[in-house]
Amino acid sequence: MSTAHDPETTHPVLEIEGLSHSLGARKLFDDLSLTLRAGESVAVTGPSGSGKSTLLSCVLGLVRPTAGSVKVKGTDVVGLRPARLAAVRAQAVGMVFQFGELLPELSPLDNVMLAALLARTDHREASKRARALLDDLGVPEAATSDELSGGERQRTAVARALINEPALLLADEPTGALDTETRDRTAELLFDLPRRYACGLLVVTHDPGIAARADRTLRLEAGILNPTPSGTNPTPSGTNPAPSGASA
Ligand SMILES: Nc1ncnc2c1ncn2[C@@H]1O[C@H](COP(=O)(O)OP(=O)(O)OP(=O)(O)O)[C@@H](O)[C@H]1O
Repeated sequence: MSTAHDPETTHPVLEIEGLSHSLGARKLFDDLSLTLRAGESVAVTGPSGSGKSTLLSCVLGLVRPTAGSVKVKGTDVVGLRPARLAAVRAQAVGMVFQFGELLPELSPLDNVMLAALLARTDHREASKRARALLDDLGVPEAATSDELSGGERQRTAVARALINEPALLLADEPTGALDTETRDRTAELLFDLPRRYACGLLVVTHDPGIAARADRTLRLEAGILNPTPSGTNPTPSGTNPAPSGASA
């Protein structure tokens, strides 16, 4: 039976091939590969400083790797000119950060609409989509996003990331600033998104409980991305030996 992320039936939204990156003499990435398909979620764990956030920056085209390609919906973002890169990001990528990173003086609706307006969606359509998403994700109306709880703010950030209907959703420690109960509710929402919105989800997290909710978990350590065996929660000190250049 085919599933939402059956390789036979879904297309890759992210293809990382032969990614290497050095910081001075230190090899941060050593020939990494990763494919993520629409409808699929992947969590990346790993020790502090192993390069998880830098990996997301490579996907966003903010860091240019030493070698390799990073295709977002088929377009290699490595070395793309700034205007084209901005267009690919606006059309194909949504991003959720640890602290939501909303504009506190704007309402949740305006925060979400803004992302659509920046992607040149007309005002009426942006407003309609923002209201529908905020409704769908259970965010109450508020005059400013400052008035929202931590979980509501993070759900607003998720709505903002989804408003341009991205093929690829990136999340960097999306639950790191939340209390346990809100963390669990946010994680539930997050890992349901690939199915609900047919996007691929790549989550960077230190939290084994969050990572375990993903379809696949990978561990980035010493420049190498290793699969975490299914059914095993990643542990902060766990090791999964694999050859350099392992594909994930
Ligand atoms: N702009 C930069 N210039 C030089 N080195 C950097 C820069 N940004 C990050 N680094 C270094 O790159 C390495 C990887 O950093 P990164 O933030 O990607 O790790 P991480 O795995 O996300 O860490 P954490 O889990 O602590 O957030 C670190 O050693 C960091 O000091």
